Amino acid sequence: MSGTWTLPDDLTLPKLPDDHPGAGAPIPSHWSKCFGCGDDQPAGMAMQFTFGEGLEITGMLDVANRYQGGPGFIHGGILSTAFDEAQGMACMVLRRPVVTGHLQIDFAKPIPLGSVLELRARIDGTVRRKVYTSAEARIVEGPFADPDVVVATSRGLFLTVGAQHFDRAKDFVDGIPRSPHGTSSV
Ligand SMILES: CCCCCCCC(=O)SCCNC(=O)CCNC(=O)[C@H](O)C(C)(C)COP(=O)(O)OP(=O)(O)OC[C@H]1O[C@@H](n2cnc3c(N)ncnc32)[C@H](O)[C@@H]1OP(=O)(O)O
Repeated sequence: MSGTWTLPDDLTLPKLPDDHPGAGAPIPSHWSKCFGCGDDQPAGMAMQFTFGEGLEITGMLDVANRYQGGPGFIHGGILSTAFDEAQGMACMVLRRPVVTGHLQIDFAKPIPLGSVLELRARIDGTVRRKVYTSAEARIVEGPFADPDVVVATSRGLFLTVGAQHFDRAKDFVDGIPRSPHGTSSV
C-alpha cells in the first residue's frame, strides 16, 4: 500500500453503544434505495453487512458480470463504491449520519468476475466531526479465492453531518427514508 495517509495524533476511539447487537449480527441497509446496500434498488450492488469484533464490520459483494471494467475483471469504480459503502457502514455505530469527504484506494491484485469479495472495515478514530476509517478486501470465493491475500485496501475520511445535509435533496428522493436524514440508526 502507498504511504500517503497520515492519522492525526489526537484521534479518539468511539465507544460501542450499550445496545450494540454484537459480532455476527446483520446490519440493516441504511436506505433501501442506496446503490451499495439497498434492497429496493434493482440496479444496485445489494451488499450485505454484519457486525464484527469491536468497531469492525464485514461486507460481502458478489462480483457480477455487470461490474466489469477490463475484460474479465471488476471495474475499479465498483470496487471503490464497495469500500465507500463498507467504510460508511462502519460509521453507523456513531448513530449520526455521515458522508464521504475523502477516499483513497490501493488496487493490489486483479479481481475476476464471479468472485465473492469480503470487505472488512472499521473506524480508526474520530476528531471533532471527522471519522477516519480503513478497510481491506479479500476474495473468499471464486477462481482466485485466497482468504490470506489482501487484494485491495482503502482509507477514508467521513464527516458527520446534520439533517439539513439531506433536506436539501428531499424533493428528488424517490421514496420515504426511514429517518428524516435518510440514515437509519443501527
Ligand atoms: C451509513 C452510511 C453509508 C454511506 C456510504 C456512502 C457514502 C457516500 O458516498 S456520501 C456521498 C459522497 N459524499 C458527498 O456527497 C459529500 C460532499 N461534500 C460535502 O457535502 C462537504 O464537503 C462535507 C460535508 C464532506 C464537508 O463540508 P463541511 O461540513 O462544510 O465541513 P468543513 O467544515 O469544511 O470541514 C470539517 C473538517 O473536515 C475537514 N475536511 C472536510 N472535507 C475534507 C476532505 N475532502 N479532505 C480532508 N479533510 C476534509 C476540514 O478540513 C475540517 O477539518 P477540521 O475540523 O480539522 O478543521
